[in-house]
Amino acid sequence: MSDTLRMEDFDVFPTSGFLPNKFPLVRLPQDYYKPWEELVNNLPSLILTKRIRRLVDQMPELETGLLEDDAQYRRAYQVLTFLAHAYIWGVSEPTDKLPKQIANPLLKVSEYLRLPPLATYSGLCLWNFKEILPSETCDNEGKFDLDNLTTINTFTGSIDESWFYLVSVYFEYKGSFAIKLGMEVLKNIEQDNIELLVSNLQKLAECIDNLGSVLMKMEEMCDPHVFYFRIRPYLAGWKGMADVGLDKNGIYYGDESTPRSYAGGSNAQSSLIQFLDILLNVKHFSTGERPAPHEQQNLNKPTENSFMNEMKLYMPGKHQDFLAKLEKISNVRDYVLKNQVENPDLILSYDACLAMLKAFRDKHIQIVTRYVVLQAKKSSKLGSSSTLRSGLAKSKKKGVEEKGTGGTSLLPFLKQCRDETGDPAAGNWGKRILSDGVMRLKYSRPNAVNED
Ligand code: HEM
Ligand SMILES: N[C@@H](CC(=O)c1ccccc1NC=O)C(=O)O
Repeated sequence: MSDTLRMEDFDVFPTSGFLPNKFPLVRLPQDYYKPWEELVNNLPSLILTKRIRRLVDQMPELETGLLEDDAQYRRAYQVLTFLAHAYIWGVSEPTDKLPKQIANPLLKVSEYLRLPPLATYSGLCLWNFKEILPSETCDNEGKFDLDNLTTINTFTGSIDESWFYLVSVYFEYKGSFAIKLGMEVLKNIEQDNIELLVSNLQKLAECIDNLGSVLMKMEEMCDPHVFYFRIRPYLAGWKGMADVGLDKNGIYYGDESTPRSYAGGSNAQSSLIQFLDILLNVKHFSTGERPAPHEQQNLNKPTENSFMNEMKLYMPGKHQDFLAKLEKISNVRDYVLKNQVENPDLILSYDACLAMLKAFRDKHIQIVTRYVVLQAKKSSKLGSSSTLRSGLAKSKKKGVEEKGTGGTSLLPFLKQCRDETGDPAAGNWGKRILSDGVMRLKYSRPNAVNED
């Protein structure tokens, strides 16, 4: 029942969603942590002048015992993960050993936060924003004015990199409205209030549509060339990175004798989009293994896409718990199916939510094409000279398949995710929902939502 799912118990907030409800800590207050703060706050210059590895090697190994609360643990995680990625990727030859000054405290703070010990969406986006000028009012509008936000840390010091993270911050903020509506939807079902349910599903569809517009803001201030050649190399993890010279089993943390491998940062680690998938009963399967829509709903979890499920482990612990609980109680699709005959508006409003989510994924594919696929083509023509100039690790093999930072086979994966979004449509048998969200009547054809 929805009343047992209280968002605040899981660090999910009505006014900020999966973002913290207070501004993240910009610096650890203890003088003891000055060696970390000094390096991370000068990261772009230290990378450009190729001093980062030497300075990290000279850094003392600090204890985590002085960290007092969650906000400080998050800041410590952020500092250490920025330093870790700068250390591994910030010099032309990547190294497969993370020194113990970073590895040991990083393993402790990640365990506390239930995150993997490398840069994830949490440290790069969710906890990486601050106000430019202090807002006079403390209300939400003032707080999340995108034009008054900047990032706490970046690898490159570029506006493009800040913007890249801030678009996701704004996306999460706007998503808080979708979460609130989603919780209302569950309550309406519990109270059998179909009229209110229809109205909330309609509002939810509008809200999801809005998320697509946020996504397209990326182009305003993040240049695709800068993203691909200067920023993206730092976001990579250490899983499947053998073609840039890392051990295929990952990297060694401090004195550990077996390497660890983890996927790089990705927006697939955003709890918001997985919240919407679970609420609307969208299921994802391994790439190339998508069952027919009518076969999907009764399948058990293990058959679902291992990448989207794996990415849940890259979300802060309490957010993982929130999604797991939602998974157990979400009954929107079943309720819509049960009440569809007497309430045709119910199907329309539920299907509209799916259509908008599908449209969001379509826009995302356009962005990925511009920011990764086309840039990668350019880079093979240029012989990767751009990556060389910036002193970053570059691929040692020609013609290797372009992968997402999360390690997916990018376009096939994203296209399947998009197509699967239409699969649970209750009106799948009778209507066609186009990817731009327009609905048009169609004669009874199964799977119609997925035909493009
Ligand atoms: C230049 C900008 C972006 C690029 C190049 C990009 C690229 C990618 C890639 C390659 C993936 C596949 C997973 C992986 O292997 O990493 C992915 C997943 C994803 N991205 Fe992005 N992304 C960008 C911006 C965004 C933004 C701003 C959002 C949200 C507003 C977003 C939302 C998602 C979601 C939700 C997924 C998981 C797959 C899905 O649910 O469809 N991305 N992205
Ligand atoms: N998966 C993307 C990277 C990505 O989406 C991302 C990585 C780290 C932090 C945030 C991300 N998405 C942000 O908008 C890529 O392959 O380039």
